[in-house]
Amino acid sequence: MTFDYDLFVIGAGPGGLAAAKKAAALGVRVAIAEQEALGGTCVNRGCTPKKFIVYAADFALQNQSAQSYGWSDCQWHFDWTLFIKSVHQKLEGIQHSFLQQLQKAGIEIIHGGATFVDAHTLEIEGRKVTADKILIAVGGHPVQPDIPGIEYTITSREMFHLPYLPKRLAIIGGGYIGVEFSSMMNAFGCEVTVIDTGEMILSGFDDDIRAGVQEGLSKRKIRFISNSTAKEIKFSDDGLLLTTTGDKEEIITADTILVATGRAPNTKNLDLEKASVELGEKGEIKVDEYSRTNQENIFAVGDCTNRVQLTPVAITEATDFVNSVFGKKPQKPSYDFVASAVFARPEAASVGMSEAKAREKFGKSVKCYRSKFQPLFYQLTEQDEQATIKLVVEGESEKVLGVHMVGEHAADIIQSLAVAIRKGITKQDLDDTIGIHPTTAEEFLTLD
Ligand SMILES: Cc1cc2nc3c(=O)[nH]c(=O)nc-3n(C[C@H](O)[C@H](O)[C@H](O)COP(=O)(O)OP(=O)(O)OC[C@H]3O[C@@H](n4cnc5c(N)ncnc54)[C@H](O)[C@@H]3O)c2cc1C
Ligand SMILES: NC(=O)c1ccc[n+]([C@@H]2O[C@H](COP(=O)([O-])OP(=O)(O)OC[C@H]3O[C@@H](n4cnc5c(N)ncnc54)[C@H](O)[C@@H]3O)[C@@H](O)[C@H]2O)c1
Repeated sequence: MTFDYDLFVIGAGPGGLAAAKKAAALGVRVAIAEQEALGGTCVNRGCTPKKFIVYAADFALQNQSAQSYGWSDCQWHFDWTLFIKSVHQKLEGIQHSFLQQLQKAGIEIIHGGATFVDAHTLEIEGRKVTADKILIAVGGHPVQPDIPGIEYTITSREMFHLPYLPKRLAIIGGGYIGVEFSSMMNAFGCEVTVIDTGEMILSGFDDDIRAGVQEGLSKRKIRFISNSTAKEIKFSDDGLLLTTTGDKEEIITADTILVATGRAPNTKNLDLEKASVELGEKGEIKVDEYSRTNQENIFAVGDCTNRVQLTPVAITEATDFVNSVFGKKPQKPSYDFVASAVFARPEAASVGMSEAKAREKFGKSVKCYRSKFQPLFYQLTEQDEQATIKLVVEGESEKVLGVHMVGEHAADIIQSLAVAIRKGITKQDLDDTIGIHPTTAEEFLTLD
């Protein structure tokens, strides 16, 4: 049977784009469907605009320390509307460069939502196309709790289109998104309250890291309500009234309420049953370690498979899929040492096992080294900002299982350490390494 394409990719986020470009480079005839903007969640309503806002918020924090460094009173005015307009202009530029890259690679771009007709046929805006292999890379969307008044809330998607900065922001969910936005919005002067069902924010991270970030943000007057959730939301003349339930039962008044309670796969509107593709309990596409679905010609990567919802993971899954299927070089991602960061202030980053996970696996042979200190930058200021670093090691050889940090440049420092940890270094290897002085990173080399 002949097909219109060798590979059809559904979704032009980081996963879909990486697969399409890599496959085209190998001479595969590729088409890609995208129903919104090229770049997906990461570029248009995730990592990229988020990081621009983090940078904007950093000016406000730097301003607080400037006087301690000899600057006279710095009177700045922040114009959110102007700023967010220039962010969106930049994003349009990035979308345009993706368009050019795809065109140059000979990849056909079809605008619209794709649905399955059968295992080899898709329909996009009334047009039917056939493909030998199909890759589903449709990403995810925010989930929202089913409570009265949820229609008054917004998600991270709308945070990038706020017409003005709210004075009072309530955030339901203290995971990556809730914590990052709490930090940015607080720096801009918003009064922020975070409500989470957990005892502490950032579930899944090492407890010292969770405590370090929560302590740092609390010092900046962000309020955390733990072991609690939102029961209902009402509209009033004074703002939105959010009633909490759990450890704390109270009414919080807010101008904006952000819901950041996790994300679910975009698998509802694909007509997957027509291709008999199996889904898991959370609506995720079930795949094996090579990203194969139960249909031999259909594959899935990225957030829609609900493995690890991070851009570099989606890209790795996509390139491994192309190498395995078209490069004839079977390759599968390893999820053991996926580094990740929370771009709050203080910033947090981790790679490898948390202390709790390590103790679960190796019991008493696990040892931890930690240090909490005031970084040099803050020693000249009034701010009581602390950094935390932690090593989780195992056995006589003290093999490093995990590295965790809260503090400036945590993401960059942990990214570099991730290479070494993956290679199986020991604590002695860190001790034997000569540091760069004066830095925060050198503290990892002198722990005892
Ligand atoms: C606020 C926020 C901040 C984030 N920050 C970070 C960060 O700092 N670092 C990090 O690593 N990760 C971050 N992430 C996560 C990251 O964005 C995702 O893990 C990543 O985008 C997943 O890539 P993907 O290709 O699987 O899906 P997506 O990027 O979601 O792309 C899927 C694409 O498929 C399209 N699509 C869906 N259905 C169809 C259809 N039927 N037909 C055609 N097209 C379709 C969608 O429109 C979308 O463009 C963040 C996420 C959010 C929400
Ligand atoms: N810096 C980054 O790499 C980055 C940034 C943003 C998002 N992301 C990705 O996007 C994913 C989704 O982010 P997210 O923050 O929405 O999810 P998350 O899973 O990180 O956090 C959700 C939080 O909401 C809490 N929660 C769940 N239901 C609740 C309820 N009803 N009431 C109160 N709290 C509730 C949970 O306890 C948890 O702390 C992340 O898991 C991550 O993979 C990554």
